[in-house]
Amino acid sequence: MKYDIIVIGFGKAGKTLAAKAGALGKKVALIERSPQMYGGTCINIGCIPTKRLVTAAKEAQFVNNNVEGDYYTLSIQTKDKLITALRAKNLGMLKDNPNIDVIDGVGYFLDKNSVEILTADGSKCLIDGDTIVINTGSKEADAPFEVKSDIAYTSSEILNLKTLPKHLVIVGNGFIGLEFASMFAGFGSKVTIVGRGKFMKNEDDDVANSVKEALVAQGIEILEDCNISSLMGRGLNFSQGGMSKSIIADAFLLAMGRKAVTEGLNLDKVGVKIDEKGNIVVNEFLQTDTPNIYAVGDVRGGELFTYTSLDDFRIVFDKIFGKGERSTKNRAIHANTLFTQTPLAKVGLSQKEATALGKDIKILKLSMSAVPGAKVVNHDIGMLKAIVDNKSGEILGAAFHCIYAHEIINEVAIAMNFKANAGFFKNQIFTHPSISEALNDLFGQF
Ligand SMILES: Cc1cc2nc3c(=O)[nH]c(=O)nc-3n(C[C@H](O)[C@H](O)[C@H](O)COP(=O)(O)OP(=O)(O)OC[C@H]3O[C@@H](n4cnc5c(N)ncnc54)[C@H](O)[C@@H]3O)c2cc1C
Ligand SMILES: NC(=O)c1ccc[n+]([C@@H]2O[C@H](COP(=O)([O-])OP(=O)(O)OC[C@H]3O[C@@H](n4cnc5c(N)ncnc54)[C@H](O)[C@@H]3O)[C@@H](O)[C@H]2O)c1
Repeated sequence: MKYDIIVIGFGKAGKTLAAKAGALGKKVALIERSPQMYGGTCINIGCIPTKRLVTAAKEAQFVNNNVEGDYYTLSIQTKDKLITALRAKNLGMLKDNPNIDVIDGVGYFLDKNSVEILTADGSKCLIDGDTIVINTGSKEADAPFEVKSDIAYTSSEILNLKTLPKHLVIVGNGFIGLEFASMFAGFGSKVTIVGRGKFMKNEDDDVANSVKEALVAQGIEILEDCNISSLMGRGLNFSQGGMSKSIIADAFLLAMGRKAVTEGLNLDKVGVKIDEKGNIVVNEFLQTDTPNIYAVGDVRGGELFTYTSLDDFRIVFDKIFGKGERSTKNRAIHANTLFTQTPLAKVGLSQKEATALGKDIKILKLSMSAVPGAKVVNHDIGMLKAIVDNKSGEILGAAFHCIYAHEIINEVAIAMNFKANAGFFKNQIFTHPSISEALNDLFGQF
C-alpha cells in the first residue's frame, strides 16, 4: 500500500498532521502500537489524567469520604472515564476520514520509504510512503540504582493504583515528582520526596522557596542532596550528608526524567542519527539527515510538552504544504507550568539566567497576600515575579507561583511576543476581582 504520509506513533504532532493532511485529500497511515494509547501520552498517561487528578485532589478536602465513598478511588474512576472518552474521540477524529488508515502494531523502517508493521497476532504488513514522520514519544528513564520491589511504579503505572498509599515516596523532584507529590498529598497520603540535589536548583531561590513552602504546608516532606543506592522491597536506601539512611513506604514513584523511544525503529538502516542523549537529531524544520523523514514531539528531545509537539506539527505542515517559513528557530515565546496545587508558571528568562547573560535588569515582585482576587478565591499563597530591562521596561521573563498561574502566564507570553513592556500591564484595564489585575501592581513597580 502506498501513502503520501506515514506517521509512526499517535502523538500530538502526528495525529494533528494526519488529520490536516487527510482533510487536504492526502493518503495518510498512522501506526500505533497500543489501542490503549490512541491519542498518545497526553490524553492517556500524561497531562489530562494528571491534571484531572490534581484538581480532584484539591476537591478532596471538601468531601466526606464516609458519605460519598473513598474519594481517591472515585477520582481514579472519573479519570478513567475521561481518558476512555478522549481516546475514542481521538480515534474517531482520524478513522472518520477515508483518506486516513489507523494501523495497529509496532512500526519500524525497512528503508527510507518503507515501514513494516508487526501486529499483535504476529503478522506483518508493509507500507510505503513519500514522507515519514516519527512521533514515538518518550518513556521513563531507567533508575541508575538497583530496584527490586513490586511497589515501585512509573508515573503511568501509579495512575492505575486503585487504593491510596498511606506513605508514598517519590524519587525525583522534577515536573512529575512534584505534581504527583502535590496530588497524592491532597488525597491524604503522607508523601516524601527524595531528590538528589538542592530543591529546584535551577530556579531562582525565592521562586524555589515559594514552591517549597507551599508543598511543606501541604504536609509533604522534602529530602535534598540524597544519593540513592537501592530500592529493595519496601525500603529505599540512600545516603544524605554522609549518613546512610532508609525509608520504608507503601508505594514508590520513580520519576527521574524521560528518554526518547527509538529502539527497534531501525534508524541506522535509514541514515537517521541519534545524539548522545538518545534523541533523534533534526534540523530546524524537524527533518532528520534523511530529508523525507521527520521527527516530532518528545522523540526529538528539547522541550517535552504537548504544546511544543503541537507546534512541531505546524512546522512540518508548513514545510510540506506551505512556504516552509516556520521553524524551531522562530517558535513563539511560550510558557510552561508545574501543576502543583498552587501552580508555578514561567516564561522567558529567570533572574539567574538574565544575570548570567549580563543583562541590566530590574526585579518586580508581589506577594499574593496583597491581591484581592486571591482572597476572593480563598487562595492567597505564593508570589509574582517579573524580570524587566532596567532602562526600557522590556519584559524579559516572569515566574508566577499562584492560583491560575497557568492561565495568566499566557497573557505575559503574548505580550512578550508583541514586545509590550512593563508600562502595558501597568495601564491595562483588567476585570475585577481577578488574578490578572495583580499585573497592574506588579508591573506598576517599574
Ligand atoms: C505524567 C506526565 C504528565 C505530563 N503533563 C504535561 C502537562 O501538563 N502539559 C504538557 O504540555 N505536557 C505534559 N507532559 C508531557 C507530554 O505528555 C508529552 O510531551 C507529549 O505527550 C509528547 O507527545 P508526543 O507527540 O511526543 O508523542 P506521544 O503522545 O508520547 O505519542 C507517542 C506514541 O507513539 C507510540 N509508539 C511508540 N513507538 C511506536 C512504534 N514503534 N510503532 C507504533 N507506535 C509507537 C506510543 O505508544 C505513543 O502512543 C506530561 C508527561 C507525563 C509523562
Ligand atoms: N506540567 C507539565 O508540563 C509536565 C508535567 C509532567 C511532565 N512533563 C514533561 O515530562 C518530562 C519528564 O518529567 P520528569 O519529572 O520525569 O523529569 P524532569 O527532568 O522534570 O525531572 C527529573 C528529576 O529527577 C531527578 N533525578 C534524576 N536522577 C535522580 C536520582 N538518581 N536520584 C534522585 N533524583 C534524580 C532530577 O534531579 C530531576 O529533578 C518533563 O521534563 C516535562 O517536560 C511536563
